[in-house]
Amino acid sequence: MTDQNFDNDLVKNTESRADSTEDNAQSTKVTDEQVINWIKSRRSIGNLTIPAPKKDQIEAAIACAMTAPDHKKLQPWRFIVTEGQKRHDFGRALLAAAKAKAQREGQELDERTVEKTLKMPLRAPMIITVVTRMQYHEKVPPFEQLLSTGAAVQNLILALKAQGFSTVWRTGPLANEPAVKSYFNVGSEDYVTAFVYVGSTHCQMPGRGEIDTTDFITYEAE
Ligand SMILES: Cc1cc2nc3c(=O)[nH]c(=O)nc-3n(C[C@H](O)[C@H](O)[C@H](O)COP(=O)(O)O)c2cc1C
Repeated sequence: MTDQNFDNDLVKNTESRADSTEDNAQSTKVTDEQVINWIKSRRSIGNLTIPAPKKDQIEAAIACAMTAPDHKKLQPWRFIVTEGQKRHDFGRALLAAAKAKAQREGQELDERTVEKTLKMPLRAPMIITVVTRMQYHEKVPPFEQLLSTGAAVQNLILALKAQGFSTVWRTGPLANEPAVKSYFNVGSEDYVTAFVYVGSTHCQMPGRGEIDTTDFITYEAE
C-alpha cells in the first residue's frame, strides 16, 4: 500500500468515525496494524508548498508533541512558528550565522552560497523551530532534556502527517550558531533542536520496503 493510500485510509476512517453512531463505530475502527504501517510509511520531503497547517492544526500537533516522555515534567520544549515574509528574516539570520562561521574558519562565502543560504527557509511555507530550554535538575541531566525534545519533535511530525502535511526535520551546522540562537531568542545554554519544515506536496517518496530489525536487537532472558 502506498503512503497516500495509508493517509487516505486514515482520513477516511477518521471522517467516518466522526460521523458514525456508536452502532457502526466498531466497523470503521483503524486497526493496530494500519497504525503501525502508517508510522513506517513516514518519509521526509525536501520541497514543500502551500497549504501549510492552520492555527488549530498547528496547536493540535504541538499538543501531541507535548505528550512526549518528559522526566520530572520539565517541559523543556518551545515552538516558534515562522511563515510568510518572516521566512526572509530567518534567511538573513542564517546568512549572518554562515558569515560568522566562515570568518572564524578563515573563509569567505561565495555569491552562490549567500543566495542559497538566504533561500533556505523558502523550501517550505512554514518552519516550526523547536528549542530545548535547559533547566538545572539534579535528576534530569541535559541529555534527557534534549532527548525529550527530540521525542516531542517526532510526535509533532507524526501529528502533522496525520493531518495531511509533509515535513522534514533539518538542523544542520548553522542551527546553533550565535546569530541563529539570538534571532530565536535562544539562551546560550539552550539548543535549537529542530527546524521542522512543514507544508504540502504531490510528491510520492518510495516506500522503505521490509525493515530488517535483526542486527539492531538483542533479546535477554533467563
Ligand atoms: C536531529 C536531526 C537533524 C537533521 N538535520 C538534517 C539537515 O540539516 N538536513 C537534512 O537534509 N536532513 C537532516 N536530517 C535528516 C532528515 O530529517 C531525514 O530523516 C532524512 O533525510 C531521511 O529521510 P526519511 O525521514 O524519509 O527517512 C536530520 C535528522 C535529525 C534527526
